[in-house]
Amino acid sequence: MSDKPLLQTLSRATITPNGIQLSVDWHKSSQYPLFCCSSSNSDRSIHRTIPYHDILFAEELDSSASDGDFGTREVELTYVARNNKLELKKEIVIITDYEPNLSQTILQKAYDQTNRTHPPRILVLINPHGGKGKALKLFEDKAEPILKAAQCEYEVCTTLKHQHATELIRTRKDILEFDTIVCASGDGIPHEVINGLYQRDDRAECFEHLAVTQIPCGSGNAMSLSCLDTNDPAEAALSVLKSPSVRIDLMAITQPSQPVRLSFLSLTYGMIADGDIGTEWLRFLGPFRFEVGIVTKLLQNAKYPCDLSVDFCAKDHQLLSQHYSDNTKPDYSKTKHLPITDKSFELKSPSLENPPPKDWERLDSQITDNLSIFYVGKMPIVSADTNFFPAAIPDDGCMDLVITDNRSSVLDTANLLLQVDKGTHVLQKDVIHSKVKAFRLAPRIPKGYLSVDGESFPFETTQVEVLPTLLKTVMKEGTYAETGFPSYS
Ligand SMILES: Nc1ncnc2c1ncn2[C@@H]1O[C@H](COP(=O)(O)OP(=O)(O)OP(=O)(O)O)[C@@H](O)[C@H]1O
Repeated sequence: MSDKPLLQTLSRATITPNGIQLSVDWHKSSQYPLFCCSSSNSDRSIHRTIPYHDILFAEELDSSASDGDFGTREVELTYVARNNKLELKKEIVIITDYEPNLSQTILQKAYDQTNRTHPPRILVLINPHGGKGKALKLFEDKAEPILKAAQCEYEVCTTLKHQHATELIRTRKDILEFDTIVCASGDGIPHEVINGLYQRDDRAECFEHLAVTQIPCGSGNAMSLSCLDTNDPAEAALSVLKSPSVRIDLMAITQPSQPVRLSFLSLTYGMIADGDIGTEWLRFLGPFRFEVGIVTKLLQNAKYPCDLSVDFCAKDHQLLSQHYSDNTKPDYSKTKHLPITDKSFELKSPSLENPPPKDWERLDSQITDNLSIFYVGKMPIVSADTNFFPAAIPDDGCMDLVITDNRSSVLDTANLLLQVDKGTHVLQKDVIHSKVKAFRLAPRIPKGYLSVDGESFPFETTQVEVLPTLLKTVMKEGTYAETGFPSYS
């Protein structure tokens, strides 16, 4: 995308509730076939509307009357147009209006969903290694022109090594000068950013004020797919500027050898972790690596014994359906939450030296001796075309848990995995699909993989609980991407 928007013809315009309506002399306009939004109501002019959602910037050029009318002003509009892909456009329009601060009024309407009158001040972290080395180019070509066109204040930092994003965010003194941290990366960088914020002395203030979001430039872009409903960096950049912020739950992970770490997406043990982290050596296969890993484990009928204690919130399919309908909302940005304080970080579960609480349920050994998939998540879409947690809710204080064991036939498990794009795998009768508040997982095999937000974690006893509404992020339309949770009827 060029960051020099195309300048359009001078048109007369009016402010309407939905956008700026332009009247264009049709015989002078070469744009007619492309832009006509409403039919002509005169012989000479046609109307089209630039929706406020597409306007990035508005600036008054000349407040003196351009054609002798009192209150007639020239305003330069910068906006995006959709023509297969997003394109930047600039247009000078003549507006007759008595509003004293016309461009400010237009900008207010353009950003009204965000509760700001200006684009956010952004810190961009780019992982040049992400997305097989394409992240920097994707950001510069597709996302940055949109930030520039919106006259957005932003600063770009590049990560130089694993964990660098955590270090940058933990040590940055002026972090509260920004409104939003944008990760131009896969899911690894938001994971590191959230943990960098968590390690700060002023973490309560940081989590209260700063939003963390993603422009999808990696191989796994779950945050953008789930929250911004796109895998396209240009669309995501537009959404980052235009969408409301929403508070979401995080997961706190306790392990014997580690300080507590936070996760925004998922934790997996068993076949999926093996297929992901356990196939790093197959990177040369590109995106097929994961499928090859899973099919191999499936054919081996692999099992991953463990001990598992769970604090269930809605255990069976019926209770889960009820929980889902009681807790889903059309727009989570409207929900009022308590402010984040030091208490928001307090863990409720016992330390690992103590046994799990008596009211947690120890899962039947028939399941845990034969476990094949153990996957918990907080966002619905874990990678492109994988709607693994179709019932995920941003702020229900629960994780979604999916468990299968290898007593199901290979065909049944294969059939289940073939349904993850639609999210109907959770309807299978052999699948445990529950809402849980906390759990403790102790692998009973000496070696294996534990994956958190796609990153490898130490293979040891792991206890997880939800920290409600800790993270501010950005969500298109204030909700997760439409995943269409298939209800259990
Ligand atoms: N400059 C760098 N060189 C190497 N690794 C880096 C660099 N910067 C960040 N990383 C690491 O790259 C890993 C993957 O990052 P990210 O999730 O953004 O990309 P991805 O392409 O989706 O991931 P993956 O490589 O797992 O497919 C993270 O663990 C991160 O710490």
